[in-house]
Amino acid sequence: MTGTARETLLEIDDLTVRLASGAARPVLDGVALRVARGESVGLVGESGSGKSVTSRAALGLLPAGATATGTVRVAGDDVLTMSAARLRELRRREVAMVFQDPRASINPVRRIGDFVTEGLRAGGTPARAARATAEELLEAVGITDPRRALRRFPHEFSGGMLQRVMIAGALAGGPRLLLADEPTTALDVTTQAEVIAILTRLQAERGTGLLFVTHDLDLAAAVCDRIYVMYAGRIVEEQTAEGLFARPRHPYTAGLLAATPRMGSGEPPRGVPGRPVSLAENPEGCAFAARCRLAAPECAAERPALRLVDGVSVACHRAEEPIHD
Ligand SMILES: Nc1ncnc2c1ncn2[C@@H]1O[C@H](COP(=O)(O)OP(=O)(O)OP(=O)(O)O)[C@@H](O)[C@H]1O
Repeated sequence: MTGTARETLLEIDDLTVRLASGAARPVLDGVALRVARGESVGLVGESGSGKSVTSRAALGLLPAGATATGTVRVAGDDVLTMSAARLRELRRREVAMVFQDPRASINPVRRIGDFVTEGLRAGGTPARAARATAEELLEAVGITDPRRALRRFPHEFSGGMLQRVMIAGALAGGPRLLLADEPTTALDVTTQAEVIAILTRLQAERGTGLLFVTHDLDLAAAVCDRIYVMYAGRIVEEQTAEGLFARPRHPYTAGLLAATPRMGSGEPPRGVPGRPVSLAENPEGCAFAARCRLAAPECAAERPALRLVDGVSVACHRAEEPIHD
């Protein structure tokens, strides 16, 4: 689904972010991305490509000292220019995030109940009603005896159970948009599947928009309707999850697919051959050209813009060529 008829919850346009350290290239360069109500959207790419910086920008969080141009609209309002008070309200009610490592993002000395109810309480919900909502949410994420769980501390839970608590906490304020940044990377495979099942079920039931950040294309395809592929701070391809697997248009996407072992094969991931461009490099042409089997002289000379090829957005001079990876 492209979601054009549905309300757009997150609308990023021409987002360019430069780090304070003065790297050779911006960490994000002209990023555009949409998430509609009820839609699950993947953002996929190698480590360092800029996925986390993009998803955190939706909460108005930029690396310290970084400067940004472009717009990041959530429910129509630009988080880059809104007041601090509006931003706080937005983070409490409209956008929530599930982080990679639940133990690193949950206060170890506070009870689970305090964590799950804090957004509700800050929004003015009375204690008793907030507790009742928290119990329902813990039950919804599969925690048995939720009343007792509310009184327990994070160290009493396994990583997988704690990530369920994080999901409950993220959903407590009834957000319209959920950002999940590698939410299962720290978990074992079985727990990963359980947490993903819970996340996608609740997202579908509630009509929440989901931006799912991962380096794992297979996982993104299992979770998402539509996928953006990011390379060196730019979106290089966007299409439906099915379309991406059936016919990747960017050689980098094809490389990621070829490098991903099929689910259940037991093979370790191989990675795309070659080295990603660092922030100290700013190639004049396509940032992927040095790793690309299809690269032609024009690829090193001129940076390809995103364009539509058979309904697919792709930034590649050679997108019409067959890719046989
Ligand atoms: N606060 C920061 N200060 C300095 N550099 C940063 C900061 N945040 C991100 N970067 C740099 O920006 C680039 C993009 O980082 P980002 O975390 O968005 O990548 P990513 O695609 O999410 O990768 P990963 O999967 O490793 O998290 C990296 O080179 C990273 O080192």
